[in-house]
Amino acid sequence: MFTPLVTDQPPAAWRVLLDYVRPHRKALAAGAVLSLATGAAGLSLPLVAQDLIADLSADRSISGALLLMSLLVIANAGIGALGSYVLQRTAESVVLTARRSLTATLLRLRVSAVDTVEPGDLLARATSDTTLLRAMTTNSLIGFGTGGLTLVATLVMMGLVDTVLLAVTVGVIGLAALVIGGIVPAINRASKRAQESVGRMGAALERALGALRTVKASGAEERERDAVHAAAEDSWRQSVRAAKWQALAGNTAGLSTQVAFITVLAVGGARVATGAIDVGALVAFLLYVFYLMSPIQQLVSAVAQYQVGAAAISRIQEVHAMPGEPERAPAPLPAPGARPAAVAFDDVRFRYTSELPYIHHGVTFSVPPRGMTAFVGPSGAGKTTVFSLIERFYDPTAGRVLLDGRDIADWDIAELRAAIGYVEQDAPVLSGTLGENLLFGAPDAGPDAVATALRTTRLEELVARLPDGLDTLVGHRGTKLSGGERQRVAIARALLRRPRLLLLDEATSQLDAVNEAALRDTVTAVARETTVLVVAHRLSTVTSADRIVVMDAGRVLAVGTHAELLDGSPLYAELAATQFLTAVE
Ligand SMILES: Nc1ncnc2c1ncn2[C@@H]1O[C@H](COP(=O)(O)OP(=O)(O)OP(=O)(O)O)[C@@H](O)[C@H]1O
Repeated sequence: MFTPLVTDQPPAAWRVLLDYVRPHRKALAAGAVLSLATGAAGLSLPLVAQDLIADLSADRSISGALLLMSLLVIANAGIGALGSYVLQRTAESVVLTARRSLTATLLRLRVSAVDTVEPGDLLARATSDTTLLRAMTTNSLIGFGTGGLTLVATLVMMGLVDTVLLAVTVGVIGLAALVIGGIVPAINRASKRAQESVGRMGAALERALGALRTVKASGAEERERDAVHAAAEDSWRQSVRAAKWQALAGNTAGLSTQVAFITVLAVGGARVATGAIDVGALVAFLLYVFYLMSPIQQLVSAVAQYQVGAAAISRIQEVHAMPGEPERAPAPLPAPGARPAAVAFDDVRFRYTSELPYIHHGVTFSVPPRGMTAFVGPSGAGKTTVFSLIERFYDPTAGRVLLDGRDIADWDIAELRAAIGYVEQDAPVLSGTLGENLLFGAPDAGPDAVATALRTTRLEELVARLPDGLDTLVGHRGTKLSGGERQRVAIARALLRRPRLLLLDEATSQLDAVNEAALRDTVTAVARETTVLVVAHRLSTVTSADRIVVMDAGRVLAVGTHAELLDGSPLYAELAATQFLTAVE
């Protein structure tokens, strides 16, 4: 099983890459061996050429040498193709490994961590950045291995032919290596910026498409388009900059082999004239100089791709380093008829981050099992935050949240969430079919359970009306359903989990009378079986509540029934008079 490296010090990119490569090391080794075999077949060609020239000078037949050369060329091509396929396949597997590990991390991230980033940027890291690992694997890992080995082998062969010419060649190439070493960091910087811009582009697109109706209604298409274009152009600019440095590095390498060729020709010519070496040796050496070109180009491309990949890896590692929840297998859902849960807040103080002001200033309340408890109070009082703390999306800064009398910090997080059904306020329906939405939290629920949930939430009529019934696609965030239908689908989904505690964050949108009555009846029916907590925005939801918790500015002001609070809580009386319980103060 692959485990990402996460330490205080970000690990070097090559260590992370090796970690990704480890599961595919056999395939990679096979690809490397095939590449080396191609290199070896190529390397033997100049030696055969040297023989061929000797045969020619001695007036011997060259057909044997020609046949051998042809066979070597064909073998070279065949092995080369196979090697290239194996390597590409391995590189794709490395990308897959990186994507699997990154997406697993993404879905385990703490909600508080995701609050600090743009989802579009995270998306770009999982799609675009991981793609860059493909070229990094083939070009850099294999390039360093086979390019390096071929280079050393070629230099050894050159040394066998003539050590003086070898020294001349190494001198020229060494100079080029120094120049390229100076260029490399610029490739890394430009690549990182290019990928950051791709992330910004993803974020800008996600923002616009996620709120397309608002964008259109506000006439903001052009401004949103410009924001996306600006990020795309920035990515283009940085990629062009990286390409410029890569081209410079590649050409410096190419130039160095040409300069080496000319220098070897001059020095070698002189050595032939003095009789130190013969013409055949000079021709063989010059062929080797040409052979150097390929491993050198391979190495330079390896270095360049390593920088591009390292930039992507650093962005991927940033995600792995974000705070995540422990890896847990989903816990079994409560058994049918499981007892309802009790909930309590004990002097809870909470702020979303250490820079932000406190949202809860010592919230204390206690809810017994079964029945409906409504939370009311002005907008921003901290009602939704109560639910977020119960679900452990965030942890209290001080104080305790108790479920069944036990601090939820001591609960297994999967068990805790299995006990709770949660209906969020704004986007409680996911894209997909109606049926998929219903079974989202309880994939094993049978048709009878689905029918019961549909009956309780008064959705039978809707399902009967839809041409495709439960197979109807509901659109992104359920846009093809009405606000009230979305809420009831989300409640049905939560009920299918047989929750011991149902958290319902009522939609702020106005519902028509039929939907409102349906929702109220649903909640009342469910509260007979289980503990229901509702963040209520409508008076009609709370009048029948067993208890109402009145909150204001992060404090509990009063607890009681509708009748009790009308007399006992001036804030409640004022809110109730408006019919809407979340009026801004
Ligand atoms: N993820 C977050 N990060 C930082 N601050 C947040 C976050 N979520 C909410 N807040 C802040 O916390 C405060 C309380 O928010 P909360 O959603 O709990 O209020 P509420 O009482 O449910 O309001 P409403 O009735 O309008 O839904 C608000 O001032 C809000 O700005």
